[in-house]
Amino acid sequence: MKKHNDSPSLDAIREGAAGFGASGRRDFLTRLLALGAGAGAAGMGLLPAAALAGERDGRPAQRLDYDYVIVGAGSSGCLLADRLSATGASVLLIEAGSHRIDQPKVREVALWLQNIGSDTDWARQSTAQAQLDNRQQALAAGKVVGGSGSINAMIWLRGDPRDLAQWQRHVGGPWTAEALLRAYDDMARPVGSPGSGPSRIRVGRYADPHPLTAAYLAASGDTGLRTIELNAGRPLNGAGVTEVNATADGYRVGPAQAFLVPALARANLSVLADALITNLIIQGNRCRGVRALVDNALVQIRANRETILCAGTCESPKLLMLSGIGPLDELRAQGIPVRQHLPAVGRNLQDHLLLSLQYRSRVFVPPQLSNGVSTMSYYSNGPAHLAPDVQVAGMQYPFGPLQTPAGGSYTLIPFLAKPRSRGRARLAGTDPRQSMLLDPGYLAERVDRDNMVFALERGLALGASRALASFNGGLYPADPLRTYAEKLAFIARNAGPGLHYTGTCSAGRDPASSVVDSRFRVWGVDGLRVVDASVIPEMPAVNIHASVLSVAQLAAKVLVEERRSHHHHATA
Ligand SMILES: Cc1cc2nc3c(=O)[nH]c(=O)nc-3n(C[C@H](O)[C@H](O)[C@H](O)COP(=O)(O)OP(=O)(O)OC[C@H]3O[C@@H](n4cnc5c(N)ncnc54)[C@H](O)[C@@H]3O)c2cc1C
Repeated sequence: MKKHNDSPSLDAIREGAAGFGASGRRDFLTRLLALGAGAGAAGMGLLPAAALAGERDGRPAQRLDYDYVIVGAGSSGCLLADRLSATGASVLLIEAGSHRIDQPKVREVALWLQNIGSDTDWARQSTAQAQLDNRQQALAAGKVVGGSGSINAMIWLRGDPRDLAQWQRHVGGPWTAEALLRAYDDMARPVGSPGSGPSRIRVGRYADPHPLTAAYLAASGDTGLRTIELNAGRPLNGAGVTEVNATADGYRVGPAQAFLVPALARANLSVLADALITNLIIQGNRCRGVRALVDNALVQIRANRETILCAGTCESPKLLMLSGIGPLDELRAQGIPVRQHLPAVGRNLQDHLLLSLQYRSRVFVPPQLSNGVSTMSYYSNGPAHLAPDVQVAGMQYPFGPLQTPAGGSYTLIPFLAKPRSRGRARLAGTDPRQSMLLDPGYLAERVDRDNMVFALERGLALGASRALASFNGGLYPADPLRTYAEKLAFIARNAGPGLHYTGTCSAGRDPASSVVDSRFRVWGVDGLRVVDASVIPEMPAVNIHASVLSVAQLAAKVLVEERRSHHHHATA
């Protein structure tokens, strides 16, 4: 049996029992200063110097205990940091990646792909996928302030209300479809609509003038779909023009820009970047805070009220397990003392799966507008009370494994919208710097293979439709795609990850099948919540960012209400 924390280099790390030593504290402050150093156009990717006002005025130095400690400054963490600091509570937001959201590949919509495999990507790998020719998949995720919301493609889709009804069934409590629809409105707003109230993500629609947009919509009509408004909060029975969380002149409006930057004006919010959380401090059945690696020193940071894990689907279950919260047998096998047996930690891992159909164009394709995504078309292969099984994106540029000429090619992306297969995230060891063994179980279920073939067929039908005839110069790869077996083989060789991991700390109704309850509390551990994509119990039928943020907004509402009633009782 292995010993807990058996990594030699980690053993060498000094643990400052009383918090930071003198030099550690200085480094901490340096980091907080660095975060505010990029003064300038707030909201456009630069962090304001106002965040540092407290330091410059000679007000008290940063504390080492906070009301709320948030682990991970990603999509969910940025939203919660804003909503919780607005109550006056002291909040520390901790991020393993850097604070550099002012760099071009993060700021500029057209450059988002440059993040993949770069310093802003955790660049994890899946296990070999049996149904994908045993290919490992590159599971990108953001490692920078703003998290995956700082490196994503900015496709903004509200989702299908039939998925919300499914979540309500799985989780109950405050997870009603109505509350989730309201949470969306509290978190996002269309460009040009009034801007009062809490900070919200601005969402715009820029694809209309591109000639492929009208062609894709007409092609969808050729395949039997009607044209719909994608973000109206209604069932996705049709095809529509995509929207983007970005400005009209091409800059990202992600969670860092929309939620965190404005909130930094509050003296009660601090951000610590370049700090890896290694595990939680658990005393009895209560979480008291976190341990973090800061410049090779292990430091402790206390949370007086709550610790909130927002580290994402591939990391939050790891931090629970490294802290003794997870499946008993798996913890024992790693020599980790068991604090709370929770068998669902790491289970229920899901992801979308996609294919690129790359076409030669007979005519010149003008440069992409915004993120280059024109339309989404939805097709159902199952019962009408469920959200669509398939989404096909109409793209304005070559996207996929083949190097095809810009201006001379375009792409359709069929996508398995409702995967039924469930995979698992397992500990690979006890070194907190090591990725988990991530098995999304792509296409493990027969129904998913059938639906992926159906997605490919819908994509091919769109591509071959009359409305696209003036563009269609033929599909690039020459593979025969006639029989089911040929289509499945093409999928096995070419499909890639959706990058929409969910489910490893699923919310639910009992500790046997879920990790958090409907109020995001980890079963059996006080003072500890998980709020990120990992709590989503069932994959929504669309790209998930808006869904993740709606769930985080719901969590913020729960936490803020609890804080208010606590205050009320304390002062009554
Ligand atoms: C390349 C890419 C493109 C995508 N494109 C789209 C799209 O176009 N549309 C869409 O709807 N969705 C898209 N998504 C998905 C969407 O962006 C994510 O699902 C969403 O941002 C996840 O939010 P989260 O809060 O769960 O986690 P994240 O935003 O990933 O945040 C987790 C944060 O925690 C930090 N962290 C992790 N571990 C630790 C630790 N131990 N210590 C300290 N910090 C830690 C991470 O660095 C990260 O900042 C895309 C995702 C990727 C990766």
